[in-house]
Amino acid sequence: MALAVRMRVPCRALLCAGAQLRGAALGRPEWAAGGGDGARRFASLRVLVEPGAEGRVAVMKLKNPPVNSLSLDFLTEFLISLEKLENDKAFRGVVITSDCPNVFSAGLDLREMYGRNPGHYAEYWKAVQELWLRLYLSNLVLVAAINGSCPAGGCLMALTSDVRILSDSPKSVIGLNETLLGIVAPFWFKDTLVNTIGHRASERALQLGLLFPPAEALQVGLVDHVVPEDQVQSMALSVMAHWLAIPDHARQLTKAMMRKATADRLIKQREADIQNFVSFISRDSIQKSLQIYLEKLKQKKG
Ligand SMILES: CC/C=C\CCC/C=C/C(=O)SCCNC(=O)CCNC(=O)[C@H](O)C(C)(C)COP(=O)(O)OP(=O)(O)OC[C@H]1O[C@@H](n2cnc3c(N)ncnc32)[C@H](O)[C@@H]1OP(=O)(O)O
Repeated sequence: MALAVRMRVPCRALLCAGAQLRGAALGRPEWAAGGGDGARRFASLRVLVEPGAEGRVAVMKLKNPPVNSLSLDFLTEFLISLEKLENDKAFRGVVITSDCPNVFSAGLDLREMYGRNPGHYAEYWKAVQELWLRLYLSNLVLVAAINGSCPAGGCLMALTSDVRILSDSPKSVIGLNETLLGIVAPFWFKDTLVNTIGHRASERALQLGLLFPPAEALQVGLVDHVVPEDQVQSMALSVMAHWLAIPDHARQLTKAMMRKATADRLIKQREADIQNFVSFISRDSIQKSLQIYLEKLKQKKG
């Protein structure tokens, strides 16, 4: 049975990502309702959704080991879970966190951007755009409980949240480090960063590909709170309670007012942005840079 049918909701995310044909590749995720919380606890292969507090908050745990890289399959499952939560009027807020030790997310999956064909790059990039748009414009209160390393696409995900809590650990570095890979953060990654930490700090952070340790991330405004590792989720839930004290309609309209212009910049040129990505990532020089970076990651282990 097709996943979208199983969910009984029109799943624009799947259709937009062109992923409706890829159901088999998802490993037949089961949206298993279970436990005393009824239908509000569900899981796919790579995303766990658990009740957070008072039935109004869900905790989404990224579970794509070893490093929660944002593969196409992961993005597809994440978008389905998010849509399911958006469609359930009981939920007002979502805490996004990682189920993988020491890593929130290693960012975009380099294997989706290396050694593939232009059609694959286009499909992948469309899904990445969809992730950003869905999160950035979400009506839900989103709190990122960043319990580990958070580079590049991982940082982008965190930046779409309304609040960021970072664990106080040497492994918990965060930033848009694309230049270190020899690639360039697209304009909408940049816009999201500028909206968070301002122009000058973004200029420096982006050019140098800075990965900020917790104290510096807090100082520059990239995260809102730094707490001991074992308090990240409880802090996220307590911050969530504060945000949920505001009437939804007023908060949602205000959020849209603050974010719409930034999102519209991408919406108006999605196709051109995809073509730009495909031609950039297909260049021999860029493929070489990615190959070298992947080899470095492998050598680090050996
Ligand atoms: C026009 C616009 C053009 C382009 C825009 C593109 C924008 C790109 C955005 C991105 O997000 S690019 C990805 C950037 N990510 C990184 O730089 C992080 C790389 N990873 C790490 O630094 C580390 O893995 C870590 C996250 C700090 C975790 O370290 P740890 O020691 O715990 O794990 P290890 O390094 O041994 O990795 C385990 C395993 O996972 C593979 N891996 C790591 N990151 C990625 C990734 N992003 N994509 C795919 N695979 C990844 C790594 O190679 C190891 O694989 P192995 O077990 O097979 O060796």
